[in-house]
Amino acid sequence: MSVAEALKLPAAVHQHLSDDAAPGADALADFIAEQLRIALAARAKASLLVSGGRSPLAFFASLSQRELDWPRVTISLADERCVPGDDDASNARLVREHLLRGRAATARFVALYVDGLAPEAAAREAEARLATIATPFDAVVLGMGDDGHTASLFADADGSAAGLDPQQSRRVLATYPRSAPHARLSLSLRALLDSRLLALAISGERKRQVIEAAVDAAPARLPIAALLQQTQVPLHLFFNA
Ligand SMILES: O=C1O[C@H](COP(=O)(O)O)[C@@H](O)[C@H](O)[C@H]1O
Repeated sequence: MSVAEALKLPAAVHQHLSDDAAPGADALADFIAEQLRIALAARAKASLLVSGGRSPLAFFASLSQRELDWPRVTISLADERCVPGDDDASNARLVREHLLRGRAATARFVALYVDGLAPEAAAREAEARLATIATPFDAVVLGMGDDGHTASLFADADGSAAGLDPQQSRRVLATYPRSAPHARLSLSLRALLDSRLLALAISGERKRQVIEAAVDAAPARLPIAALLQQTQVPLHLFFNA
């Protein structure tokens, strides 16, 4: 099998390349499972934050079958839509249906959004919920939209500038994208970087172009740039051509 060509990214970004979605998802699941095992060997508990969207589904399915001491693992979200937990757009629903099953069914899950709360109140509640998870988080797995957003930090969203501010003291903010549905809850950049490692899982030519363009772009224009340009946390890119 040929292997996808490396992306033009800073040398500090660890690239894991695949020509196919299935092996790419398994490679990411192998990697995250190993990080969680290392964390559990060192500490009583381990934590994993994940995102929504369509991209993580195969990864969730693969990770859910891994042998791990799942009751000692806490899973939460890097972002959420302000919708009821049974809504099709809910990231909590996505995680419950695709990750918290099989062997991973016994993991602890901390949802961010409480049904019925307005976004600002929901962000404060999510922050309190997140405070029940020790930091640094052991692993944070993010995606990226075609517009360069990550978590729910969108270039065109009110709330994103505050979320991208490296000095931001709030760990969860409400964001209001104009180009995508639903008010959102998003971890701030500073909260995302309060982690032992970041994994970014993307696929396809369009996303390759966007992430390469972000290398020297302003995060206000392409929020993913904030992850590429930071040097605080190891960043692992999982890319399927
Ligand atoms: O809206 C979102 O989309 C991105 C990417 O989604 P995908 O469907 O292209 O995989 C995701 O990373 C983000 O967390 C989510 O809120």
